Amino acid sequence: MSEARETRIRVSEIFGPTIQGEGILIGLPTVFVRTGGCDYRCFWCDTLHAVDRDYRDQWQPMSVDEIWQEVTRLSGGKPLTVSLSGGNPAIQPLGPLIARGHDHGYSFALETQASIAKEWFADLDVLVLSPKPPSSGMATDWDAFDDCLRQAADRPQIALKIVVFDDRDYAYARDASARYPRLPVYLQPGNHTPPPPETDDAAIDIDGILDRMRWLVDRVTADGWFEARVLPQLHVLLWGNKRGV
Ligand SMILES: C[S@@+](CC[C@H](N)C(=O)[O-])C[C@H]1O[C@@H](n2cnc3c(N)ncnc32)[C@H](O)[C@@H]1O
Ligand SMILES: Nc1nc2[nH]cc(C(=O)O)c2c(=O)[nH]1
Ligand code: SF4
Ligand SMILES: [Mg+2]
Repeated sequence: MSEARETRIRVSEIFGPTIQGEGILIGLPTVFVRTGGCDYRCFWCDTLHAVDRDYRDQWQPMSVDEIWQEVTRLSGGKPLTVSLSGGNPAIQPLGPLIARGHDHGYSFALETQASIAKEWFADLDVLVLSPKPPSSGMATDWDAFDDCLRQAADRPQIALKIVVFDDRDYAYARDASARYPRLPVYLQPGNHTPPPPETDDAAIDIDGILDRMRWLVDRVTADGWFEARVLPQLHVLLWGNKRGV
């Protein structure tokens, strides 16, 4: 049996095409493969249905064939970018899925908090490292972050994406960016009204998010931090807390 046939990946949901709503690939048509399970539990996580073990009966162990069938069905067989997110997708054995997609001309981006490094990071087209600021309640292991960079081995395009809620988060983002001056840095205002996992279309305070984004723009410009890019979660502006978009 080939490696791809044996591999089982724990999947929470597969959806799209939609647009990538965040960071370096914002606006790009994308199919999302969201894996189930995370080694973190951020206070404000907007995807708890892929994190909280109470929802694990909704996570399916799927073969590469099964996932690939769904990705090709959703994309009509036309190559596009597949975003691997979660939960922490780095927990899952995603190498064979990436190899399968590349054989068919698809590209792969990965979203991770950079707490777990895998050798298949070098096979990605884009690696988004999103270390978590103090407001998340999580502590960053910078050795693990460095391992992620080592495994990527300068092959994929790499970007830093940091959620900012407050002054402490902003200071964290500046420190993180100063540590890795070669990485392009994307700042995104936190959504303080993330959806509860059992609801797929919960109320949202867009005005509050936009206020925070204006504050963030003011900080960045006043500080002369001219390398930072400030972006909203575009899908959140368009569809609120809706799931699967
Ligand atoms: C749901 S996470 C999944 C991937 C990975 N676990 C991570 O955190 O990078 C995808 C992105 O959403 C961001 N995110 C999660 N909750 C958020 C919130 N309430 N407001 C803004 N961004 C959020 C994360 O920081 C991350 O960049
Ligand atoms: N449109 C859209 N863009 C996204 N960018 C990152 C997402 C994620 O949850 O990982 C996400 C998502 O769930 N939807
Ligand atoms: S690391 Fe990502 S998926 Fe995990 S709890 Fe934090 S935001 Fe949610
Ligand atoms: Mg999301």
